[in-house]
Amino acid sequence: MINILVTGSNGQLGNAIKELENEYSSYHLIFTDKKELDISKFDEVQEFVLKNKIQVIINCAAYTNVDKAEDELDLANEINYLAVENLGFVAKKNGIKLIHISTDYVFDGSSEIPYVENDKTNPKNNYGFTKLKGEEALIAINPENSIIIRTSWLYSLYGHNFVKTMLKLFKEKEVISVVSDQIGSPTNADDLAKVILQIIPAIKNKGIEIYHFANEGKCSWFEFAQEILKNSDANCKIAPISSKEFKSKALRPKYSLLNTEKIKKTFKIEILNWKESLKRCLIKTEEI
Ligand SMILES: NC(=O)C1=CN([C@@H]2O[C@H](COP(=O)(O)OP(=O)(O)OC[C@H]3O[C@@H](n4cnc5c(N)ncnc54)[C@H](OP(=O)(O)O)[C@@H]3O)[C@@H](O)[C@H]2O)C=CC1
Ligand SMILES: Cc1cn([C@H]2C[C@H](O)[C@@H](COP(=O)(O)OP(=O)(O)O[C@H]3O[C@@H](C)C(=O)[C@@H](O)[C@H]3O)O2)c(=O)[nH]c1=O
Repeated sequence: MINILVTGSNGQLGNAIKELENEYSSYHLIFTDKKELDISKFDEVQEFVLKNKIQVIINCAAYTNVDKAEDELDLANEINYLAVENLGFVAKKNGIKLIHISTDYVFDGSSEIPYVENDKTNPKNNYGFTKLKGEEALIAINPENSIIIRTSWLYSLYGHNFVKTMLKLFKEKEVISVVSDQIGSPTNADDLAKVILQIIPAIKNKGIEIYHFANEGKCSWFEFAQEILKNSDANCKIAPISSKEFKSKALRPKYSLLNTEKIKKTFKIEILNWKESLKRCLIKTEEI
């Protein structure tokens, strides 16, 4: 049995991992959210991992409200940076394999080709800035057998995400406007959860490594919204607009496609196209 701690488990990714629990009989998954284990409390995390003989930590805990982070930098920093640093120290001290999740928003979007892992980072908003600080802290601590997986545009049936927002707006409005000049790749949290659980035994590196994971293909948020609409029975109209026309607190990268070759080659995995994976998620909505 491998004892695996999943932090922030009431969020999208944590719930997607919960759904797969029964497929991994050799894993003893222990799910905690802030109430059970606040990752910003070093002593509590240290005590928890010793008591439960934790061998792997999957850190799904994060501050993910991109616009709010513009006004709540301290809080975002505490969760996305200082608490992640804590986890890094705990992992290093106890020889624990740490799997940490980061974001495409660490990039500024000025590239025209998919970002590789060692491309220059330059976040455009506080959320991306705090996530980058978390990455940098882990790289400095350098716990063995640990990885950072950057992903993008995560969605699921749980928590807050673009797919759920669109399905809600389709019901409430006749016309909605969605930005068409930001390009990326939507990622189904189920696919990321599957890959994380699948690769755990194969993670063997001297220090920490960064990997990119997103569903295959690319689109704008507008095209993403169109595809969600196509797979629903709503009649809403979607109008393309520019980022300048959409008023929001935080700036977002214009281009944040992630090159996923490294994770595919290292762990010999295949990744579904985003349209196919979106269909699978939306079919689940109908089953509920
Ligand atoms: N959502 C997205 O589009 C993307 C997400 N990511 C990254 O993927 C990871 C998973 O994201 P996602 O599942 O969407 O995140 P969610 O926001 O859905 O879930 C995060 C969870 O962490 C909990 N949490 C917050 N603070 C703490 C704390 N101090 N201790 C323990 N738990 C805490 C939250 O609780 P509460 O809600 O009560 O605060 C929430 O349940 C994150 O690292 C995120 O940055 C990367 C790219 C895209
Ligand atoms: C709701 C809405 C959003 N938009 C735009 C705003 C923004 O540019 C884009 C996406 O908006 P959202 O606020 O849903 O997504 P956002 O919070 O920016 O999503 C990000 O979350 C963090 C956690 C990540 O790590 C990123 O990878 C990314 O998924 O769509 C519209 O154009 N029309 C709309 O009606």
